[in-house]
Amino acid sequence: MAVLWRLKGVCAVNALPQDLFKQQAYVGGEWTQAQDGAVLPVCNPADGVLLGSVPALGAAETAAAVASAEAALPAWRGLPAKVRSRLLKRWFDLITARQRDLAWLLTLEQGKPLAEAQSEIAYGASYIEWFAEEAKRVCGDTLPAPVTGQRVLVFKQAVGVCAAVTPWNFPNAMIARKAAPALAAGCTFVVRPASQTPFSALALAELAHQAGIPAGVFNVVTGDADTVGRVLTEHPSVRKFSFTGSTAVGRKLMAQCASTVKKISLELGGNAPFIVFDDADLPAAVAGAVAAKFRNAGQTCICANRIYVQKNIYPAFAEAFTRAVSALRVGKGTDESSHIGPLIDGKALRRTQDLLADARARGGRVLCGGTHEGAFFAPTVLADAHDEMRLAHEEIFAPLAPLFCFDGEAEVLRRANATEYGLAAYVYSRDLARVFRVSEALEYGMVGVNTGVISNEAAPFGGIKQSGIGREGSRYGLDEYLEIKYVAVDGLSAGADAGGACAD
Ligand SMILES: NC(=O)C1=CN([C@@H]2O[C@H](COP(=O)(O)OP(=O)(O)OC[C@H]3O[C@@H](n4cnc5c(N)ncnc54)[C@H](OP(=O)(O)O)[C@@H]3O)[C@@H](O)[C@H]2O)C=CC1
Ligand SMILES: O=C(O)[C@H](O)CS(=O)(=O)O
Repeated sequence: MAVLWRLKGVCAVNALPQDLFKQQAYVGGEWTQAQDGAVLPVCNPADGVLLGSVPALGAAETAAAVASAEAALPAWRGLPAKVRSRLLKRWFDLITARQRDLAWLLTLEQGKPLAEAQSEIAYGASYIEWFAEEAKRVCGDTLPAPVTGQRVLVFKQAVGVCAAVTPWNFPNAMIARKAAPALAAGCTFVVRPASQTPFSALALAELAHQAGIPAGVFNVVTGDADTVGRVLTEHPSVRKFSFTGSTAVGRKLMAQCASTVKKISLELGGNAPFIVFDDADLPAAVAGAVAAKFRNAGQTCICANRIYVQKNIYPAFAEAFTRAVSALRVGKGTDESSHIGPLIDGKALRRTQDLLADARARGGRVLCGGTHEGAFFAPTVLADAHDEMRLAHEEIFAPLAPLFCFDGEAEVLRRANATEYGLAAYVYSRDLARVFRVSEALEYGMVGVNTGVISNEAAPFGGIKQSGIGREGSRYGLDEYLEIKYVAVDGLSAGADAGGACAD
């Protein structure tokens, strides 16, 4: 049976250059199996076909990966920043050169349309390029000492061994967004990718290897989430832990990190309000809502989760938005004409169906979609949504767009902020004073004004409240992987005792 599995897997990915399709973990610069030979299957979410498998590493093997990162740390952080920068730039160049192959692999394991997968590869690579440049700009400080003859020096140094657990929805970019600043700062890195999408991470490891990034600096471990996760969150040598995923799991991992007081970054769930005022450019708002809602089939934490439309433009918006959504084509990601791929698994499909059923039972009206074929959920617009529905409070993570109606600014702000999440929000208005009032009043880490696309490497990506801690990308993203060291120097006054210096 296992042989058959592998045969089918090879058939499904035989279009790939085999140097990028890796079915082993990457630890200490070596490709490795689990000691007991255990493997985890990986399937294509579009049709359930087995693509291949990856090792199910255990706790001891995960600890060995941490040990590899620890052994590589002194030499890596001791390199001149310019050398680390060059190695990251070479990694960026190799990823960019293999963008199509990496996108094909990503689409096979995650399902998103090839065009989106290619964008994700470029998006992930943009973080590596950005932090290749930032590596050379880690600067300290000299501060005025309060006492004569003293100096206050501030050094910024690499945190040390870093670990990460990443999600299935951006299997390339979420790793690049963490590994790039870590390596730029002089840290070494161990990542556990989602069990459903490990191949993109392993392909990144292959290209890191080809770029000449030394053994032990970048490691990819695969295996049971809890087993591997416990080592990465509780191992005393890991000084920094970064996670992207659900708030529920983020809380658990944050608690596990407490035992060794790790520095943590968490990028968690969202419940983004998308607010359209009656003075907005309506066609632009419709296009922005489509972009913010249906990217990755709605499976991103910054997707528009609640679309609030001011009362007097609600019918016109609903009509135009439904027309645009109805034009979205659903299909396999490998079909270049597809706009919407499959949901990641059956659990996600059932959850989406439950959210829609609840909304319809509470008076919601389906304007288009509402059906599914296998894992493919049709892009759906639901009118007459209201705050008592489950989908007003839960992260939908599917191509389901509920339209809420509102009267005035104060009301919509109160409703938009009535959530434990605080990741992204969007507002469409051409009234400059209103744009500033609303942006400043929204309790979110990121606000898109007259745009539905806010992700880029130059921006500090992250949330507040229960959407996370810390920022990724931008110059702020590097600080997550640096420690500040204060050095007090005394005895510098002219003629001060030189501390035992020999007389002339
Ligand atoms: N903020 C974001 O970007 C994301 C938010 N989500 C939200 O989370 C919901 C559930 O999606 P899901 O993929 O299940 O998200 P999870 O948070 O469950 O998974 C994210 C990552 O965490 C891992 N993980 C899960 N449990 C543990 C654990 N106990 N210890 C260590 N690692 C663990 C997963 O591994 P494994 O794959 O093996 O389960 C995966 O790699 C989505 O519907 C969405 O609402 C999901 C993904 C991204
Ligand atoms: O745009 C992004 O970076 C994605 O939204 C990332 S995630 O937060 O959804 O994983």
